[in-house]
Amino acid sequence: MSTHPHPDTMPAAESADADAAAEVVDLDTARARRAAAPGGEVPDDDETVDAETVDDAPPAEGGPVDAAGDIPSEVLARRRERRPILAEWARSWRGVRAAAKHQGKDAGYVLAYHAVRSPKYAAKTALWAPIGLVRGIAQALHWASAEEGNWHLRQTAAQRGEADVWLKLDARRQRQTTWRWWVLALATAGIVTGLIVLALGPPWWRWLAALTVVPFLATRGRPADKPITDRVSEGTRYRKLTAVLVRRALTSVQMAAITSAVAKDPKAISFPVDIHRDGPGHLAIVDLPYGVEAAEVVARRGKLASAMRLPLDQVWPETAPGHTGRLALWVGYEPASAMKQPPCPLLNDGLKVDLFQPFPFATTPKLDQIMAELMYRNWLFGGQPGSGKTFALRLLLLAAALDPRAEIRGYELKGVGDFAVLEPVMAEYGNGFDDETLARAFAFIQWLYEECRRRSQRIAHYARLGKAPENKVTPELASLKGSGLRPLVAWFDELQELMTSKFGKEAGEILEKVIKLGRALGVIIVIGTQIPDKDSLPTGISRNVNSRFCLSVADQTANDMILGTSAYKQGLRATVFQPVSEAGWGVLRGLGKPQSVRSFYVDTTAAGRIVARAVALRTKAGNIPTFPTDRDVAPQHHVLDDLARVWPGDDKSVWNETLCAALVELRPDVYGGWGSAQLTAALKPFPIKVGDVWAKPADGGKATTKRGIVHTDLTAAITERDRKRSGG
Ligand SMILES: Nc1ncnc2c1ncn2[C@@H]1O[C@H](COP(=O)(O)OP(=O)(O)OP(=O)(O)O)[C@@H](O)[C@H]1O
Repeated sequence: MSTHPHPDTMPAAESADADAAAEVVDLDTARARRAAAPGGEVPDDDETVDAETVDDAPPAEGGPVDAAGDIPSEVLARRRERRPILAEWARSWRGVRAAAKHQGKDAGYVLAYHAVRSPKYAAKTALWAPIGLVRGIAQALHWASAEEGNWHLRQTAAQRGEADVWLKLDARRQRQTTWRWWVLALATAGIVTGLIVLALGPPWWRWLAALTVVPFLATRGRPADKPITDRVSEGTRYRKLTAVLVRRALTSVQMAAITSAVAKDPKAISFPVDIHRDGPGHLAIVDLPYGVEAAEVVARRGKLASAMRLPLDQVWPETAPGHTGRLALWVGYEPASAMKQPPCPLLNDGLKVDLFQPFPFATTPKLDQIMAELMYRNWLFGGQPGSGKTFALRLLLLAAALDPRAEIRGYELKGVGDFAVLEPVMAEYGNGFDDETLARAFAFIQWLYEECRRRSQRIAHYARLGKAPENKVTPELASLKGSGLRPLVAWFDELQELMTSKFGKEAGEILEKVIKLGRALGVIIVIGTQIPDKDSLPTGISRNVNSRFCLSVADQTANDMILGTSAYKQGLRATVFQPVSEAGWGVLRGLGKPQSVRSFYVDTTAAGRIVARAVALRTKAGNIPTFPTDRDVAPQHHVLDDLARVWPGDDKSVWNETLCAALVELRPDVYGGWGSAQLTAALKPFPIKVGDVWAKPADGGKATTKRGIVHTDLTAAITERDRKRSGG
């Protein structure tokens, strides 16, 4: 509420004083003064502006929020984008090679194009060369007469009756024509001499002269609008990326925001960097109109390709760093399907793999090599049938096989045998979707959890010795014999089969724990799945995976299950790939910048060659798993045999807790910490009923009913297992 008395109610003297004191306040000046005060506060000594002064001026137009002077110079220096000294294509061997290859290919194309048409060119040359000769002679004579231009001027002078001008012009013509005739005579003499030399010389001289002179004469003789050679039309083979083309394409992708912005301002689409060559193609960095996200354009890859009249796999839009409206549009010289992917470097005999280092895995559309890593990682491969996920997953295992330290175990739950080729280097391998294989896969997951527990104890031990400074497996520990910390690659292809089976819920929970624990312990989980919904791939698992390769998927949900929440919104869209025809293409996330890559193609025969090399390396290192006798057997085999071993005398039934205590005594590193629940879970894959049984404690106390098993179930389970093992 105002504290000023109203002028009408003021006493007259007071009012006069007030009038005298009152002055017109120049608000601009006052405002300037206020702004000058720190924090924009009203200075105390300001008499004209008080707490109640109301600034009714329209707000000033927004000045820069950060005056340039306020930004630290080092930040400004970082922001300043310097143009590269060398063009993008000349900055790497890959770029130079790609450019040379492209030019060479083009030259070859042009050569072949003309070679096919050479008979037509010969006929045209034969027709136009004599005309060219006559025309050439006529032109030479005309030049020698020096009438060009002069004749018209003389005619004009004659018409005007300017005799002296006419005479001057004619004298000039005579002077010119005299020396020109001499030149012509000398040239004719030269030609005649040349002809004599050619006549006397070897025949190839004449051929050479004919090949040079005749086409020249033909070009002089042909009509101006009829070239001898046909135009090399490049058609849709490759369109050089130009700003006009990009603008046209972007306004044709049916995005109202772009079309209306461009209609208002044709410069709404801008190019912060010039369009330039990049590898075997051109790259345009595009700033889209305000408010348009690059991800929305990426999703319209098909429409973009249509607007450019190019095959889909020649057009590669991606979001670019900087801001969400920046698009990186790369257009290849040719479709990716026509570009030959280099052979997988793993096939190279000289290539050694150290799992602690990156190894070649894929190529980008520009054919740059992308490296993958396995240590301290978990992988998730997802894609619809025919997208190429099995091949991609197998590639990782082939790389792991080439490091003799790596122990590979896994289950292929499709039952096709895509991974059978790796059997000689695997310590454990299951193939199928029958109950027994699923039970084994489940038991394997339980074992993995136990293995993590064991490994964490070992790591703690080595950390105490100062050998595990970061409390994780080091290359030295992985190589140390008897450390029990070799990289363990545990893989599951078509995991959805297990997750939707009766073991699913528990398997999912344990696997999630393994994924969380295993990373530092050298346990690497690699999962392939076809149906990435929350039942087939528990979110706890997908959330904890740090490397993802999403091949062709049908929809946004599947895309985000594999690549992580919001991936689709951020423009990482594997929905743009076609299964089968674009097999192997996918979005790779977790290894540097997320991007579209194609995994190296290694068919089963080639995989066999890699495995043979891996076997040789492993034999030399002395750790080829001799399946199944010499392998570090999974616990389902232990547990039955170990139970038989610790079974007390001829008791018909025994409590779980008694058995667990005996098991811990037998193998503390395996069974340490086991309780009744763990034993029940471990027995789940076998036909052993865990229920309330009548027994007495090991110390001979009073008999009662507790959870346990009966002896006949155990012996039956062992007999059944042995029968299956021997293939009976
Ligand atoms: N990187 C690649 N480059 C080229 N072709 C590939 C590539 N990867 C896979 N393919 C081809 O795609 C076919 C299907 O691959 P793959 O079996 O891995 O698919 P998938 O996604 O596992 O399908 P499904 O779920 O039906 O098994 C392969 O037979 C192979 O010919």
